[in-house]
Amino acid sequence: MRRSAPAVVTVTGAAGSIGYASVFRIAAGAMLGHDQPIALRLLELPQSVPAAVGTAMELDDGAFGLLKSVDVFDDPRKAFDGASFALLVGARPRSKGMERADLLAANSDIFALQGAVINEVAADDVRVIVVGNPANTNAAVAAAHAPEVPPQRFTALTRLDHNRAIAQLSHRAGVEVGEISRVTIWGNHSATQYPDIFHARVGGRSGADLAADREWLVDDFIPTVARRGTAIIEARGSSSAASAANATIDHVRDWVLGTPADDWTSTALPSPGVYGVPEGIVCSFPVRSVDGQWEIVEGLEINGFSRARIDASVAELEAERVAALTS
Ligand SMILES: NC(=O)C1=CN([C@@H]2O[C@H](COP(=O)(O)OP(=O)(O)OC[C@H]3O[C@@H](n4cnc5c(N)ncnc54)[C@H](O)[C@@H]3O)[C@@H](O)[C@H]2O)C=CC1
Ligand SMILES: O=C([O-])CC(=O)C(=O)O
Repeated sequence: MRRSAPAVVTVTGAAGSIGYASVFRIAAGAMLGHDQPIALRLLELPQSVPAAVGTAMELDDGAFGLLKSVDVFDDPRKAFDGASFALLVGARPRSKGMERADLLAANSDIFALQGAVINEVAADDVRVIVVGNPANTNAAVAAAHAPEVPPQRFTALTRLDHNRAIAQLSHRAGVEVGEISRVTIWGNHSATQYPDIFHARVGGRSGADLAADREWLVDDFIPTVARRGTAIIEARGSSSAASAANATIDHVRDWVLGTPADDWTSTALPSPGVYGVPEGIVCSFPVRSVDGQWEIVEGLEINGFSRARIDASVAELEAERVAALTS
């Protein structure tokens, strides 16, 4: 995909940490390529519009050749008008005393509205990536309110988990990250996610070979990847921002420009009913991008160890979806 007209990219929560860490790299061409002009739309809550205006001023000061315009909005209808890329980063954070069900309900309202507005005013080729948590369920809610947008264009970010898994494997096996391929994140972007290395290639070794050390796999690798977000919050005092922005850019870049040959990545998208995941559940799968569309890598053998973990994460997703849609 190469267009001389600017690609309209809408980023919600643009004044927040991930938004701030994303927009400068988008403007520099890291997401859509170094020959694709960009029109950026920043959507914020009214109280954070001044901060978003400050970010827009800084973008201006970057003098990015590809950046044709930056506009700040507090009205989703204006922000998503004609958008080809909708990066849904802004979400209601969990506050003190808030139960998970309250969080699901609060976000359900936000993502129902944004899904409906995208359905109405976004470009016909709109691609949606939900980053704001609970990301999978927020994407399911948005997709449910956008009947005219093909469901597979609604995705949720599990690329950060995928990248975290590659980094951990690299440390364990002592190989470069570039020598690691075919890692999969299954399920929810939550502590139940399952980073699967049974099909991976790790330098000259197979992932199954590394997985034979079950103690390391169960007590170290899987919990380190699945709880990395919490570990970052404990260390930094706030959640992953630059790595989340980096993963968001990786996700969209691969979606548009294609996954590397002989590899795949992980993306959460509405299940078409494969790998025992009920239709419509926004679940992370192994995916390749072909001609700008995600295709789930089918036919992988799922052993009993993996099956139990995928099923547990899918059960959580089903419960979240019920809670969000009935709230
Ligand atoms: N899927 C993933 O891998 C990851 C997801 N996250 C999630 O990403 C989200 C954003 O994280 P941060 O940027 O660190 O948070 P942040 O709190 O720094 O920024 C969020 C921004 O969103 C805005 N916002 C809230 N509701 C909005 C709405 N309805 N429309 C437009 N803007 C809205 C807020 O005003 C705020 O500026 C959080 O939900 C976080 O849990 C964070 C890390 C990784
Ligand atoms: O819980 C959070 O907000 C952070 C998060 O999703 C992650 O770092 O994976």
